[in-house]
Amino acid sequence: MLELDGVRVTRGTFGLSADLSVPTGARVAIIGASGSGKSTLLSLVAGFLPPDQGRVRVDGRDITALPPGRRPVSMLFQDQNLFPHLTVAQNVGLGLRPDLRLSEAQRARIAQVLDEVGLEGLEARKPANLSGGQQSRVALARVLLRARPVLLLDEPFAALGPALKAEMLALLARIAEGTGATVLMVTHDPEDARSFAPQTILVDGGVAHPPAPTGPLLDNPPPGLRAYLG
Ligand SMILES: Nc1ncnc2c1ncn2[C@@H]1O[C@H](COP(=O)(O)OP(=O)(O)OP(=O)(O)O)[C@@H](O)[C@H]1O
Repeated sequence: MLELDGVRVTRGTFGLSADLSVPTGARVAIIGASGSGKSTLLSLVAGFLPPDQGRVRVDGRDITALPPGRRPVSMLFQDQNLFPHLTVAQNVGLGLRPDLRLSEAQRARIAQVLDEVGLEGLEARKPANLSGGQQSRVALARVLLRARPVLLLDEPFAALGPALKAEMLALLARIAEGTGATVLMVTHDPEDARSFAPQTILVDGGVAHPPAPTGPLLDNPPPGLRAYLG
């Protein structure tokens, strides 16, 4: 269970509060207007932003004071955080050891994970020589390898076309199922939320609301969300 217990954070004149919990293994979309605080919510969980008050817990463990690198959390951004000077295998290997001093067993595991995401034979390529979809697969391979309990995604596939995006969401769902990870995904596309996430957190009016069933929320949105969805 991921818990945000009486959390409150301010950024300049903006304030966000969150009092909610997400069951282990759930897939949850985060939806809300631009500037409503979706990325802020992820930053609170990832540890990039300390709350002014409240606690963040994962499976009962208080992680509020832990720095990002020591949290049981992986985060995937839209730019996929790939390093251009490193190969595909090295970019994935960073998920295991930031200094890339990898054992034979770790190298074998990387090859296996690259296979699982459909990147076999591309281990030595640099990101610039990959398609957008292949770059997304590299980022997902790293996440798969790290197998952290909580996975945060900030509009991860926004730059991809609809077919490719659907494929990546299916791959992500498969990875999440395999690792048992709890997934929180910010998206601007209600269809992504419908297809990927049974539950959705609405961020509106300075509040991150508890997860609610995605279909009914989008079918009958409250006024703020209705205006945003158009
Ligand atoms: N470093 C900062 N300093 C001050 N205010 C900030 C900072 N970063 C973000 N904000 C403000 O916090 C609010 C929430 O921003 P946030 O990025 O979480 O929104 P968002 O819902 O993710 O938006 P978008 O959909 O446009 O990415 C915004 O009003 C923004 O102006």
